[in-house]
Amino acid sequence: MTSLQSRHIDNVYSITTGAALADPAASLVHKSWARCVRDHGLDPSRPSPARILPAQEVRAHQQQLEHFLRAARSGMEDIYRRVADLGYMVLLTDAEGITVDYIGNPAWDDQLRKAGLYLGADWNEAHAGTCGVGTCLIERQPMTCHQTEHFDATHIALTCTTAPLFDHSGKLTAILDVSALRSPEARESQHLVRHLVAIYARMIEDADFLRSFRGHWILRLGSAFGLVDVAGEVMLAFDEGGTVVGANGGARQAFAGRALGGAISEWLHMPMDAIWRIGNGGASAMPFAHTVLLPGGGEYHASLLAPRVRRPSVATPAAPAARPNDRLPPLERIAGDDPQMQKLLAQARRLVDRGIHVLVEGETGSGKEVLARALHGASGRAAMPFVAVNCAAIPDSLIESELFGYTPGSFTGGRAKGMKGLIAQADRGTLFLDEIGDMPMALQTRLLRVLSEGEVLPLGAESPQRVDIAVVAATHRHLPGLVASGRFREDLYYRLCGAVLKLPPLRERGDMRYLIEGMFNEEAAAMSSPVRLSEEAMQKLLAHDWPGNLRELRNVLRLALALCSDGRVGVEDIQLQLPARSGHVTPANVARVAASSADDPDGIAATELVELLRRHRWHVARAADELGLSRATVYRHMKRHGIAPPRSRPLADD
Ligand SMILES: Nc1ncnc2c1ncn2[C@@H]1O[C@H](COP(=O)(O)OP(=O)(O)OP(=O)(O)O)[C@@H](O)[C@H]1O
Repeated sequence: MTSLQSRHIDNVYSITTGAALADPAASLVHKSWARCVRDHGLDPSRPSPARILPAQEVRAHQQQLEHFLRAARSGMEDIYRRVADLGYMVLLTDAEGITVDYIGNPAWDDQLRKAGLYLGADWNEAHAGTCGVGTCLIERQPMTCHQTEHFDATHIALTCTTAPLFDHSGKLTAILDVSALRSPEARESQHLVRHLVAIYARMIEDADFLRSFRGHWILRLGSAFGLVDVAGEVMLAFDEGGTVVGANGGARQAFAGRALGGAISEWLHMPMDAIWRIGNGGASAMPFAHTVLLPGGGEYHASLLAPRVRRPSVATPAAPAARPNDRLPPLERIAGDDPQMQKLLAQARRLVDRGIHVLVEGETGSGKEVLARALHGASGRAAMPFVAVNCAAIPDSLIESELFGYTPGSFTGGRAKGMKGLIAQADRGTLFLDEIGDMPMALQTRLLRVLSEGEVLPLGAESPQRVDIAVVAATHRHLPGLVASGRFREDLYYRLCGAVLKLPPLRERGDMRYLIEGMFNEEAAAMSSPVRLSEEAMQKLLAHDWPGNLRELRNVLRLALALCSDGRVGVEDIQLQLPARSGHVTPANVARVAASSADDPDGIAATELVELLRRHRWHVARAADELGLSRATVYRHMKRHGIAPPRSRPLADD
């Protein structure tokens, strides 16, 4: 034993037997010395060597922390790179004080092992006495145990700086330790290491938090604007319904005493709509746009991280963009803070994945298909097909084969190989039956069978095929009226309307600014033009007395983008009162039709319509968009003129 060690033992004796320990203001170290003698029965005169667990036991401890270890390892490697040259090594223990990972200079392996700065070393205070790890486990705060602050004389050459690591539920999970075999005598020499350890401890916790909630939305709040995306100190994870499911250490501190589970809007005293808007570009994209005041005081910059576990993309082609912000969840993105829409969306969220068929009602162009796609996108079926069928579109003679498909040779004029019907194509996904009121009676009976039995029988087939579909039907007609007049089967009506979602017309919506901003951004992005909508133009759009149709709004914005110059849409570019449509539309004459709300098919000649449809490769919705008409109107017009697509190019409804 060295003379230094003997002096240390005397000192520990004098402190642990003296009155100093009764002092409530005794230092962490002296309190720990007292625990070592009183509670752990350790004797300072009998130093005990480092205890290293056998590999098998270490493995068992590591397994308990498997996911956490991965995040911690990156942090440990990074911190080691910074301190290795100064003679430090890095160690991680679990909540029992067992070393489950370590990085040190291999050249000092023997010495490190002897000192216990090694994999498997037990640093619990009950065994090792006062030390960085063991005492930190009890005190649950960052600390340095420098040289003779250690209880056991074996360790008095070491300096150990530690910080506790808590998992996302606030449970103490591990201790991060940066230690050195030798160091300057002055305790202040560890000041910088202490800062580093605290910073890395937080980074590891945050990495674990982000990993644990990678399937959720995460709101990050930070005091440093510009760093909030990467280093926001307060993080709240929440689900698509806005319920808080996780809070990191910073958030647990900022919202002390608040239990998980409430609505994030209540946590922040902010409407949900405003929280979703934070996703609209993040703090770095919108300087000073998003600041949040926390209940306990303090103004924070905010950014919103979208879930990183993404579902595979939908198998069908995307709808004409209808997403004000594609970082938002599918249902949230379709409306701003309009009370009617928020109520509808709350209802819609409850319907998702419940096996309930949904009927969407709403005027032409009120966004029925957009809502149907959002229901699909928010569901567990999102990775499977969304098949849209416009029942008014398909000639009566074709609708049966289109919907149910047919076997080879069963259908005169059919394809030699037969055809998979649209219902079968929607298997495991969503079938959107638009204009359901126009479905012929005979087919209503067959559809009813599909819905009640979950089977589809293609034309000419002998045995039915099982299908698992969610059905969203839509209509702008009054179905109960059709039922009353005998034109729609009552049983099918009840089967389809497991729930009814009624979309308000545009004129009743209170979230016009949100819709305009969203649509404008989509249209500008589609033109790849970095154009800005001036506030005067916005005011003109807001003041306009819109009828029921979102399609008209889109056309006005599209026209404004075509007309504007200097990267700015001004008030003069907003053309609201325009002559009635005639003929097809080109960018040059789009003004003539942009704001037409007269869904009157009589103005289009058959040849013009065919030309327009060809130009759009038989995408009826796109042709309808260009004309500023509803798809139903275009379909009816096609029917009236007997226009059908070439067989090689089936009708596309999106
Ligand atoms: N929430 C929304 N945000 C942005 N654009 C929207 C929204 N809802 C609808 N739109 C746009 O409005 C237009 C009409 O939408 P959609 O086709 O869903 O309406 P619809 O009610 O199904 O129409 P129709 O009655 O003609 O079948 C489309 O251009 C769509 O992109």
